[in-house]
Amino acid sequence: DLSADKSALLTLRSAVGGRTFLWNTEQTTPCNWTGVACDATTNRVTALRLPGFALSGNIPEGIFGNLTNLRTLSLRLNSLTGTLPLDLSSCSDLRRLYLQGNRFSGEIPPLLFSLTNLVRVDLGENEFSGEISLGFKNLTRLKSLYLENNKLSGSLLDLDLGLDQFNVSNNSFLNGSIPKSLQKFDSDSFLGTSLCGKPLDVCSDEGTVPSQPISVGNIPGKREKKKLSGGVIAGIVIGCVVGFLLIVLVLMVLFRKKGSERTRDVDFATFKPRDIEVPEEKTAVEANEHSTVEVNSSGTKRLVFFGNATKVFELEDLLRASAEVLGKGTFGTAYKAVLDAATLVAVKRLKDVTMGDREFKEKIEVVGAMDHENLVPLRAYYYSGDEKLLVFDFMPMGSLSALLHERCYVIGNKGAGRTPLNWEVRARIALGAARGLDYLHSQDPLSSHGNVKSSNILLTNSHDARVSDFGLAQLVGSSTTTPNRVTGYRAPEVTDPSRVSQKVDVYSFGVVLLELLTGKAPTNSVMNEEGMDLARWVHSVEREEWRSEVFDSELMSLEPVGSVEGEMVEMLQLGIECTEQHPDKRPVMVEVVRRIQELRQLGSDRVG
Ligand SMILES: Nc1ncnc2c1ncn2[C@@H]1O[C@H](COP(=O)(O)OP(=O)(O)OP(=O)(O)O)[C@@H](O)[C@H]1O
Repeated sequence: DLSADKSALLTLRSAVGGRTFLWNTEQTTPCNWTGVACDATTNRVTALRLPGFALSGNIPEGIFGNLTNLRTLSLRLNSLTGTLPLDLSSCSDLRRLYLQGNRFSGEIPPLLFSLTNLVRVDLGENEFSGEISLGFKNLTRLKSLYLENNKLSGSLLDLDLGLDQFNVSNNSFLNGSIPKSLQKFDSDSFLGTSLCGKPLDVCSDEGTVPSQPISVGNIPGKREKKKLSGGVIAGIVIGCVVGFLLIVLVLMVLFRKKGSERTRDVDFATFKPRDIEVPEEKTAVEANEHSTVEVNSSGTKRLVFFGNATKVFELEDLLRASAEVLGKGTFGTAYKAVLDAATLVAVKRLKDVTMGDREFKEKIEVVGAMDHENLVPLRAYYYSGDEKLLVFDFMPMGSLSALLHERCYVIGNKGAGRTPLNWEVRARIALGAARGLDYLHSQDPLSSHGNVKSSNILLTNSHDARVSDFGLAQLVGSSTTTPNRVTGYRAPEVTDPSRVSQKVDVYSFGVVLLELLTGKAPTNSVMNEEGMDLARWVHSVEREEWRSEVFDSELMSLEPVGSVEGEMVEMLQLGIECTEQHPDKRPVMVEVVRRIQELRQLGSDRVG
């Protein structure tokens, strides 16, 4: 039971506890401890993840014999030594075992072969020796097997498992030919060994074993394990210390800059470029429906309002308004500007716009013409040689990303803490954002957003979702680096970030759905035991484990058990389909909207 789990964890801590291994043992349940996850129904520990916690020494017997409901065990990147405890064989539910980056030694323990539910096994970067046993054949569900950077020897037997991932590189005493079932993997999986045959070079004499192991040093880019002299080690240590100090210094300077930028209220006028022409005379403005209104008197460049503008003001008013930096994005910096008590706007100061006046105007008018309740309306723009500003409605509740991931998110009063998001709110946000995107996609088969992510889904006071930043990717130069798109939202087929499509949007939206359901940011590193992003991680978890492994524990704790789980399962299924590797397998946005509506309907029917 849970108390046995707790005492097992405490035994583990006292045996291998490292510096940062801090658990608050006063809490009666271990389920909230760092790295520990429990199943809400069985109330047992199902996951233990302590990557890089400076754990050291041998794991004694008598721990895993109690943690019998464990499904995920990650002790990677520690300094654990010795062999694996035999009672690990009691964890017959174990799916994922991540022990890479330790100093475990001895043969790969046969106890592993009794854990027939294992799907991922990573024993890389240890000191395991001996042969790779045929016992792996028992693990019929195994999809990943990582054994690189060990001291394994002998030949590779034809395990003939349906593996998706496999790596035995840098085991210099592995030899013989690569069996057929493993030939589908890249040569990277076998480098630094004495293996031969596809995908490496053909065996010189099929069936015979090359007499000399290939030196790891001959393989470019591969880690070499070679003895170094004292002088070289001293040089490396001094170099590392100096390098580390330099990095700390640079980070301190950067953080100072960033911190002051974010917290200080800035006078909007401070970013006024020298050459913005502010006209002497203000011109009365009227907003026409469906057409842009040039606020233009004497040919001087002015703020240009769109037909949807509810309130019109001058550039001068904007520049005089008190302003605050909201954040820096891909396309420039966003500011909140307070024109008067009733007029709050978000101003985006674009960088890297290289296109001329006319082209910019044409493209921005398309953005300004978009009109849907789930889009953040663009109200006006300013274009001059050096300055490009976009004026949007200010969204008081900030972004979905902040709401989900910023623990001390402030709503109204500072320090109020983050408001937990229940399923009703999350599902409504999903539907609203999907409708906004569907509207964009319905304009033209080629129209797409290009930068869908949770920081671009903003919220009104009543938690209605509005998609922002649409059409901006087309305004800035393709040379612009788009760091946000490489952090888990980018579809696998996208090699050039400026090439966007509706299917790419669907993928990114799918990641947002997974984010809403898991509460995890796509870049969350704790779950990335294999460097998997959020989408790949969710795809790797079997359906029967969604409840204990995937769904946000905050969500589960807010909802009466079972009441909305059906909806959550359907939504997760949709998120998985949207994030299919192959674009053709993903649904189109109109279908996504329909599916969310349906699952909400089904949910309310069930409750009602
Ligand atoms: N209209 C708005 N109302 C309120 N907050 C906004 C508005 N537009 C942007 N923000 C906030 O300002 C910050 C910066 O936004 P910006 O769109 O410039 O960058 P981003 O969303 O982080 O990245 P990207 O430029 O790739 O979209 C974000 O936290 C965003 O939530």
